[in-house]
Amino acid sequence: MTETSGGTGATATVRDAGATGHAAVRATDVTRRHGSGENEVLALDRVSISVDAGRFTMIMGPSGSGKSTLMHVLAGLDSPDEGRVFLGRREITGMSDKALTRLRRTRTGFVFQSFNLIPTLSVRQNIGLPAQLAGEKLDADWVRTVTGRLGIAALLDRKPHELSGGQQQRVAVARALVTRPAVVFADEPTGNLDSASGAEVMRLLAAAVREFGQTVIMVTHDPGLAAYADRVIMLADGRPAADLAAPTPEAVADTLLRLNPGSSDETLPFVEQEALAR
Ligand SMILES: Nc1ncnc2c1ncn2[C@@H]1O[C@H](COP(=O)(O)OP(=O)(O)OP(=O)(O)O)[C@@H](O)[C@H]1O
Repeated sequence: MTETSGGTGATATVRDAGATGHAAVRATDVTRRHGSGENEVLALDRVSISVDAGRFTMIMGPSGSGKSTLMHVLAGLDSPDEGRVFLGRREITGMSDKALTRLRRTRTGFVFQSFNLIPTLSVRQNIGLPAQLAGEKLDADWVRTVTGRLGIAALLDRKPHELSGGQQQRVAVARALVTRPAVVFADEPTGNLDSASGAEVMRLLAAAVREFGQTVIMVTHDPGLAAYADRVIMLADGRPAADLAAPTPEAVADTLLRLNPGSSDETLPFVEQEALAR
């Protein structure tokens, strides 16, 4: 991993995202269709949303409501058919692939359900990879702060297969944070973890928001995780259907049931006791 010391320092917040109140990501009138002809699906139907910097925002909704499509469009991994997307003040719609790839590597971080670590690289190398690919140097003090806070400082020379699932996901969170991205996108980050490891990863993502001023946008099915969020945007049929501030698991579960009345308790994810107790 390439690092420099004496940069902006370990106490610095993330780039452009330390202050709350301004939009970290914005979408206006975004439409996205998948497939064609009679198989065409309107995954996003003129969606306009704005996500504040320095907040933990979750995207929820029934299966097929457009959550993944929205996250991919906001993160610049997919392009809308119509509408505009802004990352901070920069419009990403219409950007060249090259410019978009560079922007993604430096301005966004990703945490996936399946960790997505490179098996042949050490933890240290995995954490440094996005910066290395972007030709950027990491701030050594900041890397020490992040790896210490995530409890992986002693694991830096291990390979991913020498770690538990929870440890691997903490490495993925570190990889997402060390470039000080404007936004971290997390797609079902606890989906492959047992509930204790999942709760630990959620606490660390929430700490990244509260302690580092990070902006996190997360897709999840699990209403029990809502208590970690400042806001839940609920989608139904490709449109925002509810917007909950300071959400509780009960309010989210009620809203999901209202939007998806056919679902039974069996199809609703397990509500974690710990999140309920918070
Ligand atoms: N590549 C694709 N080709 C065709 N249809 C697609 C494609 N990707 C998604 N869709 C459809 O678009 C709609 C929205 O899908 P999306 O994956 O965004 O929903 P989701 O809310 O994330 O679903 P889930 O909770 O089941 O993961 C669904 O009807 C889905 O079947």
